[in-house]
Amino acid sequence: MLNFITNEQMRKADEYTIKHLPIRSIDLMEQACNSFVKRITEDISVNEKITVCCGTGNNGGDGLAIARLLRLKGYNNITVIILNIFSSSSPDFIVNKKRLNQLKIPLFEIKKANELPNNLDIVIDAVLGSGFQGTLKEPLAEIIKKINHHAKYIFSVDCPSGLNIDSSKIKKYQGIKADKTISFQRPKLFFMFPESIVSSKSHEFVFIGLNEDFLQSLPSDYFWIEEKDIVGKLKVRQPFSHKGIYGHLLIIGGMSNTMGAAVLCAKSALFTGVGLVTCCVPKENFSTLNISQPEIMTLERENFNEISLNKFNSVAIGPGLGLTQNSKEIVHKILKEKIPVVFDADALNIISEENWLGKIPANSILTPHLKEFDRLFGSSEDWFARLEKARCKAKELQCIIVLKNQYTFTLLTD
Ligand SMILES: NC(=O)C1=CN([C@@H]2O[C@H](COP(=O)(O)OP(=O)(O)OC[C@H]3O[C@@H](n4cnc5c(N)ncnc54)[C@H](OP(=O)(O)O)[C@@H]3O)[C@@H](O)[C@H]2O)[C@@H](O)CC1
Ligand SMILES: [K+]
Repeated sequence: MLNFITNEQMRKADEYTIKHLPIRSIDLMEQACNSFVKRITEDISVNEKITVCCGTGNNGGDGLAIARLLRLKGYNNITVIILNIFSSSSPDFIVNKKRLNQLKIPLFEIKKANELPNNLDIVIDAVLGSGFQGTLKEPLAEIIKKINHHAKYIFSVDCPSGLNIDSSKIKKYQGIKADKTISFQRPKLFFMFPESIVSSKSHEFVFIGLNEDFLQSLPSDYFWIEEKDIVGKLKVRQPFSHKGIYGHLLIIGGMSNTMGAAVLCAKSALFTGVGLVTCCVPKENFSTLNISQPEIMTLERENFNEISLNKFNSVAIGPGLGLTQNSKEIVHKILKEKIPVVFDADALNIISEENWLGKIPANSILTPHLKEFDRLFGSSEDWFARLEKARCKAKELQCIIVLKNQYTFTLLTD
């Protein structure tokens, strides 16, 4: 698990690594740029026309080093454009400018948008990185607008220029609209939110050699879960074992017109390792389950009151359940049992409609999508606010909240 960190924390990690590895700042920049170049050379061939647009801070220094490293790898069609509009240049930018001058790469310095060429193909955006603060003013706003207009594909270095990555309040975004952002050492939390799509269509991150022990010691409320974090937690089937020792799940869901939701839920449970799955559905839908997944056992929803929940290891309620009076009575009965349950879909909608949030037993799992979440907890100004709300509500209700989206947020109770 990697902790998401802020720009400020990243700066500390940068300082710590320089001091304790030890490594010179210019060498760390070189390492970062090598990682960036290694990644983008998988996507672009040596003949492509590449324009590297640079500011004069460290992000701009990265751009100059990237241009040089690409050139050394045989990329011959590179042009560097330096935006000569900032009040100062960082020391590492100055060093990299000298290093670049030793290679025969066309380099232009511009001050206005009309000096920018129109025929931009692939652009490497190294104008502004994590040091950007405030808002974009002229002539920078106009230059960036022109880059967005003329580029065929934009790779942003570390973050799209002009994006305040730690503040998702981008009502009128004016910065670079990247096709892909490759950030350093960590994914950026902001890219987990749908709002980020205006600034970057896709994102990746590369390791640049910052001290991981220090980084992981930095406080964070959110963590990026990787495949390797999950794999070890899955229960492996042991030789001579049988379905009876891998848990029995009861799913309450499905109606004639929404049986697919119950089927998909049951299939997912079996796929992820549950030994026995019983679905409680209207009797007329038994054959749907039997045909689509014969392992699934069935119980009649009409006889729900006679079912003893004790014989199941876990209970999930909601997929395709519907909002009928009968569905409401079943949700109410489940809530009264005071056992932790997985609440999904219509079970959540019923809980919102009936104002039963306070009745949810501790340690339950709530799995809302965006709209179900907002129905439960009210609307939010943006995704960052929604995520913070989810984090607080998980603590308050002592329930795990799984907020589903392109990236799913799992909020724990502590
Ligand atoms: N993480 C790491 O360990 C490593 C990080 N590295 C890299 O360093 C980057 C951070 O570099 P950084 O701190 O020099 O800042 P950076 O993004 O270049 O911006 C500074 C420039 O922004 C300008 N500027 C600011 N606000 C503005 C505004 N509103 N409107 C206009 N201009 C504005 C400001 O202008 P000035 O105020 O001087 O006029 C200055 O010129 C980081 O993103 C990554 O790429 C790697 O090199 C190595 C390892
Ligand atoms: K950038």
